[in-house]
Amino acid sequence: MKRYLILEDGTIFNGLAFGSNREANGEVVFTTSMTGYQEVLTDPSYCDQIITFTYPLVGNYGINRSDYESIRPAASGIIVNEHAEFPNHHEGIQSLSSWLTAKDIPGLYGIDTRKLTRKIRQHGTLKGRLSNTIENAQEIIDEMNASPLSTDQVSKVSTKSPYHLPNSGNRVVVVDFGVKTGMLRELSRRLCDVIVVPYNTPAADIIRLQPDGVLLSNGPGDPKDVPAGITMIQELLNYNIPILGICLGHQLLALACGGDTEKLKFGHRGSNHPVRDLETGKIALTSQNHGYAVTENSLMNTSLELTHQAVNDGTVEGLKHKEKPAFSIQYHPEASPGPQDSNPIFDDFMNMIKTTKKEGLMQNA
Ligand SMILES: NC(=O)CC[C@H](N)C(=O)O
Repeated sequence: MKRYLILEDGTIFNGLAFGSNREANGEVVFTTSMTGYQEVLTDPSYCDQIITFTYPLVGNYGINRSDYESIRPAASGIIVNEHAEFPNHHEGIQSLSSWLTAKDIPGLYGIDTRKLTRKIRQHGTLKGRLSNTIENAQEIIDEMNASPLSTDQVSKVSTKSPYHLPNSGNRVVVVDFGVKTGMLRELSRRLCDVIVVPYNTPAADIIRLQPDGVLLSNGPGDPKDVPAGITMIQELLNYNIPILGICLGHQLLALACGGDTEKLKFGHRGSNHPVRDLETGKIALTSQNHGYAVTENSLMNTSLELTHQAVNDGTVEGLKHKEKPAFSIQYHPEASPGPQDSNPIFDDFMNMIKTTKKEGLMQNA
């Protein structure tokens, strides 16, 4: 069956359909990750986005039981050059195509993904529609141009009620802005007693859980669409509770401290983004997925210090609070998918909790 990608600027890509027959709208983005398509597709941060894979063949090892980052994939659609209809891997339980059908996610294949990626790089990300017909293309284009990108994705992907992953170690409250399972796995591996709470939980309710630390998770959309998270963080900062912000959590920490964020032209999405640790000079290869970033100049009048920077374009990639036990990174230390170089960030968080506890810095709630 034929399928088309219609872009807001009037460009139409002709390809073929796989996965769901549904039509879908979304922000068309690209990832350069060569593997890890199951983790990418199930990462809630891709909510309302149509993901183009620049790697030419996707789906070789199928879909398995262990690579889920969330149960319900939030991505709008997927675009590949070629997908493997007959995958082969001992853990694989179905093909990418049959999984997409089951999850009701439409796919487009057989287009020149290099051409599409070049367009996104030149223009910036574009609104697009995966459509099964081009009969009404002009109508679709006009409609896309008239409507803004969707907002408020966090409320769609965040848990509706708190849940507990009991363990014997530090109690960490995870604020779920669209959390990837990988982060919960890394905390559990370090024996943390994890309580996951909805994105709009008031700070007082978090304090009542007596956390040793708070993790602000990744999540979709524009950080400025989550004012409830910003106020919550401002209140949490009064308590000297160790805070680690990751990706959206990092952007929200910056906003809470008076910094600003901006939309990047086409974002950073992939598994090989080099980041420099400004203290040690060391460079780590990191997994990334962000379309927004903290504006470096905006840090001047805040109590935040720049700690990490993207090697490719100088984007802010890490921050540290000058007075409070709080730090944050724009990239993904849990990887999934990607290199494990920055996994020790979770150990840094554990050490910050240990020091804060030892020095008795934490205020009683
Ligand atoms: N992975 C994330 O948390 C992404 C953060 C934010 N939605 C962005 O695109 O920049």
